Amino acid sequence: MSKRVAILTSGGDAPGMNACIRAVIIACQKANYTLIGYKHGYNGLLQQEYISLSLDSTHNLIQQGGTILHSARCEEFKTREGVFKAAKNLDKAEIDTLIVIGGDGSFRGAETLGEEWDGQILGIPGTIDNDIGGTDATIGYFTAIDTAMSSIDKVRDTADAFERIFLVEVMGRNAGFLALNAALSAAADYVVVPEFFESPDVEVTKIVSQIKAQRALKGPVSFIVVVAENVWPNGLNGLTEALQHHHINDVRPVTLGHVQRGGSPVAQDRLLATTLGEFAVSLVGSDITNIMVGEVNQRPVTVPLPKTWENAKPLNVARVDAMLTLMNERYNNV
Ligand SMILES: Nc1ncnc2c1ncn2[C@@H]1O[C@H](COP(=O)(O)OP(=O)(O)OP(=O)(O)O)[C@@H](O)[C@H]1O
Ligand SMILES: O=P(O)(O)OC[C@H]1O[C@](O)(CO)[C@@H](O)[C@@H]1O
Repeated sequence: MSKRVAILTSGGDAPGMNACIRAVIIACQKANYTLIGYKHGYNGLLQQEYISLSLDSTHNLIQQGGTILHSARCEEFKTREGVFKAAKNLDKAEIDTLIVIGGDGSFRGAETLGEEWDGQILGIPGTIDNDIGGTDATIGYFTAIDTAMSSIDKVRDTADAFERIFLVEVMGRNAGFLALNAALSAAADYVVVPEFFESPDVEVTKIVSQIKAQRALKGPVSFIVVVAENVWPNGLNGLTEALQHHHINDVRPVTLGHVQRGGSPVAQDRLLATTLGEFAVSLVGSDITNIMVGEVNQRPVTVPLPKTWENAKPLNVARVDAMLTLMNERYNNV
């Protein structure tokens, strides 16, 4: 039966969102569904700002970063009135199924919308943070690791040249996935992640002891500390000052910032985006609603929306072990 499907991208954009939109367009066309795209996240839903999406939009789309639908954070949608208005607008546009590509905030919004609107709601995880439960990875995460890794590689060149200490802040909101995996893949010397952060005093003591032990063994060599955002009080400036209190002075802070959200998606993100986009459309018209589609052990899964944020997703245990041995506890007992 013919259906009217709508799609939007919400929250921080992530490389691979376009690849997902492309898959949804093609799968809808094949199923003979009409597809519209709301622009600027939930704002488009409130302002009735939408475009029709057809095969014309798919050419060269898979490799583009950002999102052709644009994204936004929308305060009005956090209010009851906003959600009522969105539900009314979806009915006016005669939408059967709404697909939301975004992070946990976008899914909280989608869940609230599901309390007011009878249509089908399907979430697709799109965020560089990977902080969403029920799926091994989120669209954009792999590209962001790659971007952070190659940036740290470059920092290392100048760090080595001057035998300096560099602090590199990476994104991740309140989760350490990006920081841990960027640090491991770039062979950083230490990583500060929220999951293992006790206090600035405890952490700085550990960092200083690693720097001193490394220098006792190898002489004055570079040392790179990757720091997840929102962990250290007052960020990299706070950590620089804390190191100065321990007489470690030749320190340079580098914040990678929004560069981590950009760029052409790597293959893993394109594959995840394409698979999840196709899988979401395969559920259109079924009884399954208010869920996120995800991937666990390379198999598609459906996850009730609240399960995506209720429990914090743990870091991969083997990666944490590697972190301790190769980075944070590298010089303990040496
Ligand atoms: N509790 C909530 N109730 C209703 N809507 C919400 C809620 N939380 C977030 N939203 C909506 O979802 C939008 C996106 O949320 P948020 O800014 O947290 O990003 P996100 O989807 O978590 O993505 P990312 O973490 O990658 O930036 C918000 O601007 C708001 O419109
Ligand atoms: O683009 P904004 O609104 O500054 O948001 C930045 C945040 O968005 C993300 O890039 C994605 O959630 C986070 O890593 C970061 O904390």
